Amino acid sequence: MVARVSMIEIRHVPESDFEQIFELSDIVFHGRTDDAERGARRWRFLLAHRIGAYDGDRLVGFMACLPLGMTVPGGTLGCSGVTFVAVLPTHRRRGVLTAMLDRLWSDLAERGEPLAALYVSEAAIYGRFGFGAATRAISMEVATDRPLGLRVEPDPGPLRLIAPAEAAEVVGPLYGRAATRRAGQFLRDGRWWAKSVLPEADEEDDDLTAPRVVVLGEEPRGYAVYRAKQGDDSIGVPGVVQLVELEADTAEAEAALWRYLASVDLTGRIRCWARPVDDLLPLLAADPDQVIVTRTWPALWLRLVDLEAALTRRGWAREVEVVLEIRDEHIPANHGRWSLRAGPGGASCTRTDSAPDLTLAVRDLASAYLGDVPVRRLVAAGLAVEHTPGAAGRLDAALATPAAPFAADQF
Ligand SMILES: CC(=O)SCCNC(=O)CCNC(=O)[C@H](O)C(C)(C)COP(=O)(O)OP(=O)(O)OC[C@H]1O[C@@H](n2cnc3c(N)ncnc32)[C@H](O)[C@@H]1OP(=O)(O)O
Repeated sequence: MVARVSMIEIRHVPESDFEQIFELSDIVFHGRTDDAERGARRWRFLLAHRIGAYDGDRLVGFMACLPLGMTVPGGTLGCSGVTFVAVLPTHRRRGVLTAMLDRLWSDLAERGEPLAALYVSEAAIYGRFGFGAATRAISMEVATDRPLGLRVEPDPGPLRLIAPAEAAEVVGPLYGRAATRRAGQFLRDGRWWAKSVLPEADEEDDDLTAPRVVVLGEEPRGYAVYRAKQGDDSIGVPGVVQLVELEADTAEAEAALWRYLASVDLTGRIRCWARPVDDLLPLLAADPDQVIVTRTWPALWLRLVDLEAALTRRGWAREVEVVLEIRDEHIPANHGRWSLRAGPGGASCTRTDSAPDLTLAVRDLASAYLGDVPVRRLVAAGLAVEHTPGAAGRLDAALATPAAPFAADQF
C-alpha cells in the first residue's frame, strides 16, 4: 500500500508553470527538452486538461489529459488521452499518481467523458488503476530489394504527392471513413493533422525526412504517409521507407499504395512501427516471406470511466441479456452488478441485485470492449468467472467487431 501524500496539493497547472513541466519531464524521462521540443509540446499542453501535484509551489507530479474523440463500434465517444505522466523521483510511491488519477476520474465524470486511454511506459503500472490493453499493434518489415508481388490487381488510379499542409482537407475525409470502420481510432481536426500526424521532424529519429503524403485517385481512395532515410552503400545498408500510416477504401487501393512504397528509389526496406493486427499486406503479398511481422504488442490501454455510458453508447452486433458483476476499486460508481440488455437496436445498462452471469474486473472488460480480447479467453485464463454457462460466448458475439481495433495516433 502506498502511504497517502500529505502536504501535496492536486490542482490545475497554469500556463505560467509550463517551464516546471519541462524541468520535471527532463528529470523523470532523462532528457533535455530543447526549444523545438518545447514548441512541439506546448500546443499539447495548451489543448490538455492539466493536472499537477504541488509540494508548495514546486510541481512534483503532472499529467496532461487531451480531450479526444474515439471511435467505438457504431459511434464515437469522448475519451481523455492521458499522457506525459510524471512524478519526481523524490516523491514516488507516496500515492501522487493515484491522487492525480482520482482527480481525473472526478473531472471526467463532471465533463461527461466516459473513456480514458493511454500508452504505457511500463505495462505494470496501469492495470491496477482499471486500464486494460484494448488494442494490439504489429510491427512489420517489408523487404523491397526485389519487386513486391501482390495477389490482387492494384488500383490503376493516379498517384500524387501532396503537401502535408493539404492533408487534412484532401485525405481527412478518407481517414474519417476508415476510423468509423475500425474501433479505437481518434478523430482529428486540422491542427491534429498538422502538429501530431505530420510534424516536420520525426520525434525519435533526426535522420528521417519530413513526411511525404501520397494520395491515390482524384477522388482519394487511399493514401499513405511516410518518411524516408538514406542508406549507406559503402556498408551495404539500404535506404528505408518508414510508414507512418496507410488507409484505403479497397484492397486494390491498398495494394497500389504498397506497390508505390515498395518501389521508392534508393530504398530496400519498408519499416512499419504500428499496423493493425489484421493488416492486409501479409495476405496480399505474393511472397509472404517478404513481409515479416517482427512484433505484436499491446498498444492502447483503455479505461471505462463511466461504465454505463460506455456500454450503452457503443453499437452491439447481436442481442444479449446478461448480468455483469464488475470489480472497480477506483471508481465506486462502476463497481457492482449491472443488467445489460443490448442489441443492434440499442442498449440499456441498469443497476440490479440479480445473481451475476459473469464476474470480471473493469480492466478486463476494457480489454474486451473494442473487440480485442474475447471474454471467453478471460474466463479460460481465470480472470473472469462465468456463473452461467454460455454467458461469455453470448457476450462475445454481441461485442464482436468486423475489424480488429487499432489506434493510429500516438499522444
Ligand atoms: C501514459 C504515460 O504518460 S506513461 C509514462 C509514465 N511515466 C513514467 O514512466 C515516468 C517515470 N515514473 C514515474 O514518474 C512514476 O514512478 C509513476 C508516474 C509511474 C508512478 O508514480 P507514483 O506517484 O510513484 O505512483 P503511486 O505512488 O501513486 O503508486 C500507486 C501504485 O502503483 C504502483 N506503481 C507505481 N509505479 C509503478 C511501476 N513503474 N511499476 C509497477 N508498479 C508501480 C505503486 O507501487 C503503487 O502500488 P501499491 O498501491 O500496491 O503500493
